[in-house]
Amino acid sequence: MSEFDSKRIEELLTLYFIMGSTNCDRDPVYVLEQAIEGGITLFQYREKGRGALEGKQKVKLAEKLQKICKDASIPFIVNDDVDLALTIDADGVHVGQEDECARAVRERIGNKILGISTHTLSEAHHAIADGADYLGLGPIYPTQSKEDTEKVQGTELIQNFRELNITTPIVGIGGITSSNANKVIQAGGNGVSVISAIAAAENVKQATEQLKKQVDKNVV
Ligand SMILES: Cc1ncsc1CCOP(=O)(O)O
Ligand SMILES: C=C1C=NC(C)=NC1=N
Ligand SMILES: [Mg+2]
Repeated sequence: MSEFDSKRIEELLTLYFIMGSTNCDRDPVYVLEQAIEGGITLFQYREKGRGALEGKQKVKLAEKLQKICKDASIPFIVNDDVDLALTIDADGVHVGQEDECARAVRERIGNKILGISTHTLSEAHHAIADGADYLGLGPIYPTQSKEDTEKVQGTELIQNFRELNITTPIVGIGGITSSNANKVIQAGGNGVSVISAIAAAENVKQATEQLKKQVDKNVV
């Protein structure tokens, strides 16, 4: 488990912003600063897809974004790239089913935060056994931000997990906006993670504030 207890992880998942250089047509530094002002509670650097940065450029941007998060006391999570997370001493990693095996990742990262994407009950049980601090469930709604998504699942899977007494912190992801965010919380999610609803917003700070309002009003 991580240095954070599950109560704290639940709080951190409230409004979980995910971004890489390919997700915004503006300077990612500016977008992250505005998102933090708007009230995000957790950040994930996800450098993926066509045109994604690699090597030194990827490390440089990661360190820039990490510093902004550090100055704002927002934990900094790295997607997929465990080596990068360890190199820059990130606060945690998020891995999917096709990434490095979660049990091995937990070994490597010690008590950093470990998030795992899961799509079925058996994946969830394995993730929990492997030491996941939270589960990423999705895509909840249709999304353009990830090519190879699994089937769109709605909020049913979150509901099912809760009905089966899975108490691990859960964050929903995929096509989430301020108009559907509260359904994710009502279904039993501890928070929502978003890319385009924030990164592609006209007014990043305002969009973030609106999302936060939708999530906070339902936190039970
Ligand atoms: C990374 C990821 N995993 C499932 S959907 C998705 C993309 C979410 O992006 P958006 O919030 O723009 O739909
Ligand atoms: C695929 C993902 C699912 N969930 C989260 C929180 N992050 C991801 N990168
Ligand atoms: Mg992955």
